[in-house]
Amino acid sequence: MPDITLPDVQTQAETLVQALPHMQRYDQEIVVIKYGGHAMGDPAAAEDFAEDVVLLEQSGVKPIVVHGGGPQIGKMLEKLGVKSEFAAGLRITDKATVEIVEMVLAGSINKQIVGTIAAEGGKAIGLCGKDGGMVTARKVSRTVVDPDSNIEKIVDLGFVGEPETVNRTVLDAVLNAEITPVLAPVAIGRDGQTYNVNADTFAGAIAGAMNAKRLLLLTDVPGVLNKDKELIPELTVDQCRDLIADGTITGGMIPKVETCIYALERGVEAVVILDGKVPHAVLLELLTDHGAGTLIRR
Ligand SMILES: Nc1ncnc2c1ncn2[C@@H]1O[C@H](COP(=O)(O)OP(=O)(O)O)[C@@H](O)[C@H]1O
Ligand SMILES: CC(=O)N[C@@H](CCC(=O)OP(=O)(O)O)C(=O)O
Repeated sequence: MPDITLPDVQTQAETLVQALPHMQRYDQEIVVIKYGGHAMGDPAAAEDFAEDVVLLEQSGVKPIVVHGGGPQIGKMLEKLGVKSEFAAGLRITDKATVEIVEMVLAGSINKQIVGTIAAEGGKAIGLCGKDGGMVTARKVSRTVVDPDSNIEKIVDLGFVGEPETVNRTVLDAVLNAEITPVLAPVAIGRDGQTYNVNADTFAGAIAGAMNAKRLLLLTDVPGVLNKDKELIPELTVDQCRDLIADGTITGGMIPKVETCIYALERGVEAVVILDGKVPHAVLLELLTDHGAGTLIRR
């Protein structure tokens, strides 16, 4: 006899029933999940994430995974003795670096995620922005304030790009075949050059172009925190702008929140920034009443 008591079984049944309205809300809807390098953690966390993706697939939701891998790129660059610096949250990317970025993102991490989803019984396909002309990028530069002189200067970031065009053809075909796209944030420029794109920015462009119902940004903090380091459960776009202006939102959270604003302005209904280290963070957010993180709406 299995060691299950009746109350246990009833609790499980109630949990499943609670998920029903959420499943109906997201039925056949596209949800873009940005899986950040810091959120990837250990193999057990990766399995939890893959289980969530497979459960969404089975529930009729259409997930699109966009992954990062900043810490993993950093480790590989160090191993190979290539120095790396950031400006305005973006990695300054020279010729040698862009080759390593592509190898780590589109080669190693992308296929690992696809493999873990397959191991959990799901169907995923690993692609990057270059495949089927999905995402083209244009070169970006950033203005930063020099801490010594306090003077603004333009930094040439090398082969760092931002999405210029997103073509839905390949993604629509893959989703229609009930396969989950897993996307590495590498794209091609009109000049034929490979560009390194920040994974948050890439995910925002995909969510906007695909009219996603939700964009989830999984990171390593519970969400947007106030000055007392407490979680802010809900924000509007205007409130986000105020928090950037008054210095509450800084560092890597700035491109993240800017991505949220970009996606909302392109029709995404709501964006959530949440802690990807929490086991089954995606399922808890989408299919239970326990929404976690910071929900941002227009
Ligand atoms: N107001 C804020 N709320 C939460 N995190 C913030 C805030 N301001 C700055 N941060 C920083 O932003 C980081 C998340 O951005 P980042 O490190 O780029 O994440 P990821 O690697 O997941 O993309 C947090 O770990 C935190 O240090
Ligand atoms: C231009 C730029 O900075 N690209 C990022 C791409 C990976 C990324 O964004 O990964 P996370 O989401 O884990 O931070 C980088 O080279 O680290």
